[in-house]
Amino acid sequence: MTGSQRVVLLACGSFNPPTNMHLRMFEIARDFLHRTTNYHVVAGLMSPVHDKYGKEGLVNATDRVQMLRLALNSSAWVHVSEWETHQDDWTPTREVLQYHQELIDSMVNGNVDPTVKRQRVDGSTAWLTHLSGSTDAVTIKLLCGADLLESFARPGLWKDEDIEALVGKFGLVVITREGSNPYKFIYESDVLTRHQRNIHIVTEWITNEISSTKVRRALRRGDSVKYLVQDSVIDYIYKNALFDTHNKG
Ligand SMILES: Nc1ncnc2c1ncn2[C@@H]1O[C@H](COP(=O)(O)OP(=O)(O)OP(=O)(O)O)[C@@H](O)[C@H]1O
Ligand SMILES: NC(=O)c1ccc[n+]([C@@H]2O[C@H](COP(=O)(O)O)[C@@H](O)[C@H]2O)c1
Repeated sequence: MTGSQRVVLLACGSFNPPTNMHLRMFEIARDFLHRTTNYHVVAGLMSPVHDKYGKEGLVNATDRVQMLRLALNSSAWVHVSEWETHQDDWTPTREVLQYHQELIDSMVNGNVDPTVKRQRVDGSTAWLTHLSGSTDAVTIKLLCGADLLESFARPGLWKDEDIEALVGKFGLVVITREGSNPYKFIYESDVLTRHQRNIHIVTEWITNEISSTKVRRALRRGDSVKYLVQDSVIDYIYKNALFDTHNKG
């Protein structure tokens, strides 16, 4: 596409389990960016967090990756990136974006020599094929819900320099969420206001409060989660007795 800037959207999260809202975020973000900017979204990536993130009730990364793979069977353009889960420890989000940008730079943007190219490709980077067919540069942006943006204000959770890099160097695409006010949040932050041009707020008009927490709660109680989570993911959860479903189903 002439005159457009190619973009990959990357969402970080627990995906414990992946819900339909996690998948929908990509669809509404892409529609919004195509309608209001000259960005051309070429691929989406979901990067599940490392086991050592240690959030309560986090099932192991192998299961979370497997659930994401099943959930993403219905998407032609969003993929799982397992890189984060294969590291020795939890990786700050800025470094996750940095790694993927460098991978794209070496594979697509032609910035690195071919030996590095060969070493870095494996089966889990099949999403790079979406980036071929054009020499236009590709940049990564962080896709997140407004609660993640607002967590920037939680003391000790994010380094100032990481926030600066996320909004200054990469850019954010933020989906509104019930109970959040991203416009006000940006207004109250000097750094976010300075980089406001790089923060795209996508209003989810079809409001819903699907969250993994509520899905886990329903599963624990033996309540149905059909239509909140992909059927193949529900089957996987019951088959592997995840989220205390061992005596249900
Ligand atoms: N209903 C939603 N609306 C907008 N964004 C969402 C929604 N659910 C999840 N997200 C976003 O998806 C990303 C991954 O989030 P995460 O895996 O922590 O999901 P979650 O459902 O909020 O999880 P949990 O309930 O376990 O905290 C985050 O950026 C989060 O803001
Ligand atoms: N400092 C950081 O880079 C930082 C802090 C908190 C959460 N995160 C990321 O945000 C995502 C969502 O975390 P929560 O599920 O805790 O909301 C995870 O991928 C996590 O790695 C990053």
